[in-house]
Amino acid sequence: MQLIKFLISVSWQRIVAIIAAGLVCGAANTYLLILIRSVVSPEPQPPDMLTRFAVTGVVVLASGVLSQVLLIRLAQEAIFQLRADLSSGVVSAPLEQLERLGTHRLIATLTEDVRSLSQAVTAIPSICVDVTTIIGCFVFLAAVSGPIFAITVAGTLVSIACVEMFLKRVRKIYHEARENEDVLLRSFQAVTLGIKELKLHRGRRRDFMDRHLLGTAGTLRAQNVEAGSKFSVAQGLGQTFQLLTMALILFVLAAAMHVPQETMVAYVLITTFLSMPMQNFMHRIPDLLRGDVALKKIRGMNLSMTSGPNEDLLPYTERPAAGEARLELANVSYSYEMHTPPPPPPGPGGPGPKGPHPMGPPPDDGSGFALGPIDLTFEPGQITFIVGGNGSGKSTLAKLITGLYVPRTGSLVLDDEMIDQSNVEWYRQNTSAIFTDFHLFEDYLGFDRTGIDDEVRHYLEELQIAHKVTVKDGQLSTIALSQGQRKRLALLTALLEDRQIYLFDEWAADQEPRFREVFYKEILVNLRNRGKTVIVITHDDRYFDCADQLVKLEYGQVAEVTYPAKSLQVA
Ligand SMILES: Nc1ncnc2c1ncn2[C@@H]1O[C@H](COP(=O)(O)OP(=O)(O)OP(=O)(O)O)[C@@H](O)[C@H]1O
Repeated sequence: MQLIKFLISVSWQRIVAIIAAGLVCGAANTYLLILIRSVVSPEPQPPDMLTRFAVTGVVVLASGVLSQVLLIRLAQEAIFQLRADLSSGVVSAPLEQLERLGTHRLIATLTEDVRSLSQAVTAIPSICVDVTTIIGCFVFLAAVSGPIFAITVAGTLVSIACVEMFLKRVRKIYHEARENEDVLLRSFQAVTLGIKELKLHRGRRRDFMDRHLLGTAGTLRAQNVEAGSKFSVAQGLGQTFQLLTMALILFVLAAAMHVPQETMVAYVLITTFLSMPMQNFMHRIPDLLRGDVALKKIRGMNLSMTSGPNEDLLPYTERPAAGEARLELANVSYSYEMHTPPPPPPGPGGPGPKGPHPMGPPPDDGSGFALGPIDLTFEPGQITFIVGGNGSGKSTLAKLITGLYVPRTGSLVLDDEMIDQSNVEWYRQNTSAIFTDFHLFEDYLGFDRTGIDDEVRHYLEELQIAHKVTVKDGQLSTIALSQGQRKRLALLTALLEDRQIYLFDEWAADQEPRFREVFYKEILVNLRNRGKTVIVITHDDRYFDCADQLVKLEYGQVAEVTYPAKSLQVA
């Protein structure tokens, strides 16, 4: 039912056309049955019997093909819209929401659910023709004999009730199986991303395979077998009731009511004619059930993605980028939301206010990591290093600085302009960032200026990677490179962007010492000389003196701000 509603929401006009074609097909099928019956009946046949048969046959074929073609178009349109909606949902959801959902769930929906749904939707055309034929046969049966019709309908209703009883359980199993598919996908992700770790440790590999991957796959197999078997039993039970109904009509009703031979012949003809669409319909039910489960999952995912602000709707006005970017963080704080924070312990006075943790790690009270409140200023033509221990909040701060996270309190101010929902999209266009989990696109998307290949070639030389990679029509020859080389390509993209604010999250960590020197002493200095606001997250204490400002984070708080370059000048 949900599936039909979904298709109607895509285009009700097409649904009307499809139903009309389906009805014509069903009616023509029924008329064909009437013709066949009169051929086998002893009564004289009309002279144009063959013509009627041929014309009806053509109508059955034409309307059947038309309704199928219309439905296939509609189904594909629906699937396209679904894919488009889901992808735009991903693009427009806030980063923190996507991080909470997890990539494995997103991928499961984008692939598995869309596949199940498309399978269900493509089954609908033949189901439509089957259902109209079934209805037509029943109408004909009613015309042939009232009592036989009544008993057949009663028998069919009992069969449907029986099948439905089983289907409730089957539906529940499909739901549970779908949840397991998320877990299985996470294991697939782990087996591909963690293949090196698994190959190097037999015990871990065996444990992972047995307990995680094969464990979940086994449960899924059991669930699908249980659902399939239950459905087969339901189908068998339905067929048994149909047979019992037939036996009742053939052996009891026919004799008791002295039903004429001709009526019985018509009855047998109709039941034989009915069996094909009935069987087709039954076989499609599991696809429909799985499609229904997938649709719910897709809607749930869409809802989770759209429950926050839609970043696609953020206002954006084309205006020049900031000239020289003075960026201020005023009282900025951020905290990760945990899924189910434990309730505060009951007691006198209740939970106290959460304070900062200047002296040590915060107590693990189950709530997420909290950063700030932070007050910092990043000047143009200045290099700021952000340093601190693992988990001190450097990358979280980077996402706040780049406008990817929205501060819980406080605000970002760029050149005296407060950044909020109305200008954050513009603000993001002022920042070039390379995060530790950066992604490299093979072609230079979004650069529509001419001569981009020459610019890329220039930077390939400058970043000492021209011997490995070439560029043609904005496309790189390869990105199958070492991590350090890939980072140089990411830096190349950042330099091409030529934005005002540059942020590098542990960029130099994978570079050889010689090129590390080039990065700190040449590339960063060059950016500073060009008036850029440069922010570098680093653990390289050898180069701390390259920083104009050095910010030290501890447990989400600014522990210290020093000015190494200035003190060097003074010395
Ligand atoms: N997506 C997330 N959801 C929930 N908590 C997170 C998330 N990302 C990070 N955290 C938490 O925030 C804290 C700070 O993480 P962050 O990545 O900012 O640290 P970092 O200083 O960059 O560490 P490192 O030097 O190891 O890269 C961590 O303790 C981590 O548990």
